[in-house]
Amino acid sequence: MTPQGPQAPLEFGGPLGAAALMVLLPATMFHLLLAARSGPARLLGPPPSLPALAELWSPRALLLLLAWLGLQAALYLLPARKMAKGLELKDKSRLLYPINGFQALVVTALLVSVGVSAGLPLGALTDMLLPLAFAATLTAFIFSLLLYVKALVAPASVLAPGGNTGNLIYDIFLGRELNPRICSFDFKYFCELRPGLMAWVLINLALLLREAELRGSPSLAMWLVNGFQLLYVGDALWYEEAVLTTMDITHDGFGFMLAFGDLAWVPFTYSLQAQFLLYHPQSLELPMALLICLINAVGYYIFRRANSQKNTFRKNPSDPSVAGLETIPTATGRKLLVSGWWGMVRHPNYLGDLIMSLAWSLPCGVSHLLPYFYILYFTALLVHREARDEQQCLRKYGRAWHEYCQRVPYRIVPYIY
Ligand SMILES: NC(=O)C1=CN([C@@H]2O[C@H](COP(=O)(O)OP(=O)(O)OC[C@H]3O[C@@H](n4cnc5c(N)ncnc54)[C@H](OP(=O)(O)O)[C@@H]3O)[C@@H](O)[C@H]2O)C=CC1
Ligand SMILES: CC(C)=CCC[C@@H](C)[C@H]1CC=C2C3=C(CC[C@@]21C)[C@@]1(C)CC[C@H](O)C(C)(C)[C@@H]1CC3
Repeated sequence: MTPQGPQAPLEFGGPLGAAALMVLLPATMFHLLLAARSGPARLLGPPPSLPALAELWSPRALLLLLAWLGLQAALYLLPARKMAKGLELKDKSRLLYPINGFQALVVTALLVSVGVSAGLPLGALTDMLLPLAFAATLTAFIFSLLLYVKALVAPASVLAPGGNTGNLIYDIFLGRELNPRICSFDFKYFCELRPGLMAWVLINLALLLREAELRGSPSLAMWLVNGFQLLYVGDALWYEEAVLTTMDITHDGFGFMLAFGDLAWVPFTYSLQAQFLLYHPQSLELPMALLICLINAVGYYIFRRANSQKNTFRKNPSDPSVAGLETIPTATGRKLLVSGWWGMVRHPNYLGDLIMSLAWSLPCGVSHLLPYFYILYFTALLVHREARDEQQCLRKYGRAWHEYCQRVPYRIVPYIY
């Protein structure tokens, strides 16, 4: 038992798994950054060559990162068009969250455009990726330690269901507090959607500009990768409120996993395809480019429609767009959709996301496995995430969940998985 009730089962392989991930995740990120710029660009196999500490540590990179975090924090604090309520907490209260992420993206884009037209050498950012990734990793480690210490003096009612086992490493990894805040500034919500996601598209843009400097103009493949991923980030910020019902916000504590994931992993590994293209240019014919656009559009359509259908249903089950759908009642008073997108598979939104991830790698050709790292990682992440969500839904809905699983037997891919 923990002060706030029964302890959730250990996840991620317990303390040993958490310790291994705290080493392996940063190591994988650095391996990918180095492999992308190396000649053979091998996903597997020994690292191309280990960087010297001087290549990793740069006070300038740390300052740049802190300035970026400061800018995004300032934009978060600007007046928001709406304050959204999160889901009900254990003490029956609901936290308020500013909905101004898209506004922050637009202001950031304007600032970057003004900077670039005034001669800011954004392309030079591509030479700083290693020290920036190092600074972000260091920041994530220090941040998760501070969050752990902050939680030591927090009341039991604000602690997350996992992450409070008494094992130092496991608790730092998973995070002890569910929604760590200072006044109304919510660290987890801020990190999940802003500095990392926007840094990802900024790095992509820097790679595109550098390619234009080197080769006269950006390649079609680079345009596609930039366009697809900008659409994905823009969508996340446009539908910002939907993140409030994801398991990261409602269930997981804020510890190393999310701090590192949001601040380092997302910007530096999700931009891998654009990094690869800068060092390994690919020619792409128009018909193939159109086919890839079609794949991305199909994936995006499924992802967006499925997410919107569930969000609309959760917010207002009598909304005309979802009122006609078939449902299963549960003991909690909530219902589960059993027709429409959620009657096709149990995670149609994951299916759409996976299809998009294929479209993000195809512009890199088929000569290397490296740009396909994202699909491999993402498949593993979503399969694991689906299993975690399944356990949580079983605890929440019991027999109703069993009935849903019987009526909708496939998890992510119809007739396959
Ligand atoms: N790019 C990336 O790195 C990542 C992207 N994602 C994306 O984030 C999005 C959100 O994913 P995630 O938070 O994992 O999960 P989901 O958005 O799929 O949410 C799962 C929750 O939805 C509710 N639910 C499940 N089935 C039904 C049903 N039949 N009817 C009504 N409600 C149902 C349950 O919560 P309740 O009943 O309590 O409402 C369940 O816990 C996805 O599109 C995913 O692809 C996720 C992780 C990483
Ligand atoms: C390997 C590692 C460090 C794992 C940590 C996982 C995180 C990288 C991801 C967990 C859930 C995420 C989500 C998004 C980004 C990746 C992380 C943080 C997300 C913000 C991407 C954009 C989507 O539209 C989304 C808002 C639905 C999504 C939410 C979950």
